[in-house]
Amino acid sequence: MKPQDILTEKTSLWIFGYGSLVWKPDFEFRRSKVGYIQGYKRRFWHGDNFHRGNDEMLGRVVTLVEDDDECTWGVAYEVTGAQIEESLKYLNVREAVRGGYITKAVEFIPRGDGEAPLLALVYIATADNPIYLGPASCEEIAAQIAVSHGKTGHNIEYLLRLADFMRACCPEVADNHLFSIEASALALVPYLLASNPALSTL
Ligand SMILES: N[C@@H](CCC(=O)N[C@@H](CS)C(=O)NCC(=O)O)C(=O)O
Repeated sequence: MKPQDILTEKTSLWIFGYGSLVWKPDFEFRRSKVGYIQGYKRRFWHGDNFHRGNDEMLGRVVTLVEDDDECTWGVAYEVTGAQIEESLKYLNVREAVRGGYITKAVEFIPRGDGEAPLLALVYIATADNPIYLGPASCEEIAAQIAVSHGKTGHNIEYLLRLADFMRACCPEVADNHLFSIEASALALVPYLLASNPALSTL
């Protein structure tokens, strides 16, 4: 018997997304829930030399940093049966091989009264990762995002889609780190367009 033979429709796995996975899971799932995990804060402290940057100009993408006083909102996706192997194979390439993320198990708390917490898999880039960038001011992070792009697109798209998700799906959450970076990056766009009109086609 192969491992995947035990994966019936009753077998289920939850995968928690808090960055590009909230707006672009790109794998099949049975259902999804908006909610949060406790003990972590989301920070644009991870480098990206593939999707939103390159080896000469690393992009900045999000990871999770342990902090007992914080929580991070996102989306948990339930995959069942054959979706489990398919999603993990896909995410291993997108997140681990190309993104430098490792996997951890966390407790996901769905939004909504009476919803039971769920054990979920999450992809985290830790400080020992070779392209981990660590802390910087929101202005510095915004400036790096404003000029970075990679094989999947411009880094500013990554930032704006995450901010749009939080406004649309978690309007009650004040993510100052995310929205300060967004405001700083948007303030730079006119200068970027003036110096490089081709950016207007983004
Ligand atoms: N692991 C986080 C972050 C995922 C993430 O943003 N990973 C990057 C890899 S560096 C990615 O998939 N980027 C795809 C894109 O930029 O469209 C999540 O759960 O959403």
